[in-house]
Amino acid sequence: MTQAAIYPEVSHRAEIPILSIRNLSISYQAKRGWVQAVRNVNLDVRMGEALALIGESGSGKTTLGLEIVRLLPSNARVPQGEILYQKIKKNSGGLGPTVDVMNLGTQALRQFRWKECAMVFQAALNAFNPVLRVSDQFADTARAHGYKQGRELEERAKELFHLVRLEPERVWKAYPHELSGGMRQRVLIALGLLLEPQLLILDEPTTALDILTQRNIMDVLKDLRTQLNFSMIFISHDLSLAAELADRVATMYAGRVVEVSDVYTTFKHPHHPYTIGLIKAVPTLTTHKDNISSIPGSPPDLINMPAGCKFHPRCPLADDRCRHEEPNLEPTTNPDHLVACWKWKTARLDMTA
Ligand SMILES: Nc1ncnc2c1ncn2[C@@H]1O[C@H](COP(=O)(O)OP(=O)(O)OP(=O)(O)O)[C@@H](O)[C@H]1O
Repeated sequence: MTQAAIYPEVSHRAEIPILSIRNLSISYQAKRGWVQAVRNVNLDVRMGEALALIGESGSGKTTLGLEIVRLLPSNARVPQGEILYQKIKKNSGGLGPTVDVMNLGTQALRQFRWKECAMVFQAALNAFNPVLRVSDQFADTARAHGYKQGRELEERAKELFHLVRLEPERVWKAYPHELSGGMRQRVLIALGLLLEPQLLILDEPTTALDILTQRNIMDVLKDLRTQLNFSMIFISHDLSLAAELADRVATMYAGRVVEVSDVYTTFKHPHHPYTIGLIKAVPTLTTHKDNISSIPGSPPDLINMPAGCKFHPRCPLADDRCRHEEPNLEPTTNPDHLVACWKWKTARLDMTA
């Protein structure tokens, strides 16, 4: 069955979270101390939506994605949090049980990865074994998860190649080095979708690709979403790509989610000075160079963070309260627009004045 048929019994599915991250914190042990990569994150991914995670390098986006599929390196520690995943019955489309991904044992985790949730990383060449043909890589993944083999597998893979705009016959028999970077990235996206996951996490899927190839991948992703109807977490520091693909956007800064809203609000009416700064830093074909401004300073040292709001040393609106008390993520006048800033009511006005 294709994913277009998933969830038929669930009405208002757009409002049901498929993934609820609660109070999640993650640190890495480093020589100098503990790097607080993710701090007390609360975030939902709703059924069928594309959620973009944006923020500068080092803000914790990849770490969050890795923990969702429980692939953190061994020096990581997760002192607190829950990742609640809503299962959907693939045959009926009805709601199944909710599981905490953090409590899954080895066997259940193996079922969860790929079948429920798959992650596609950047640097597609490293993801392949150079001596295996694409067909063998698909067979390995299928075998490891008890998925169909032989002719059936080949048919499913070729169907996916067609969807990601690859020539099925050529790619099925190819070695990774015979494919361009953009083709390899599309093969990985197809592989990610092989076991019909409900949630696909894409970590900077177009980084390191030229602009035309990037365009191509974005078009493929948009097509796939309309055809297969899975949920997506799209990790990117490229705001224009996030704007194009996402239904909702979460801005991360120093390990925390500092703003979440629908994509229109994020780009037209952002309330966090950091989100505003990110947006003002994006050049467009029509912006005059005098209107582009970068955010002064750099992100904090995650081993030794400042007190209060972690953005305060770079924030033009910071006052004494910001320097001492860290704000929580709270609803604005729109309950779907959450911001962690003491100044959110005036931020937009002050920043654009
Ligand atoms: N294995 C690791 N050991 C120690 N520190 C790490 C490790 N992986 C990531 N970090 C640190 O954790 C913080 C968050 O990194 P992460 O890669 O999650 O951020 P990001 O927002 O995805 O950045 P990027 O866009 O550069 O990938 C950074 O300070 C990073 O240096």
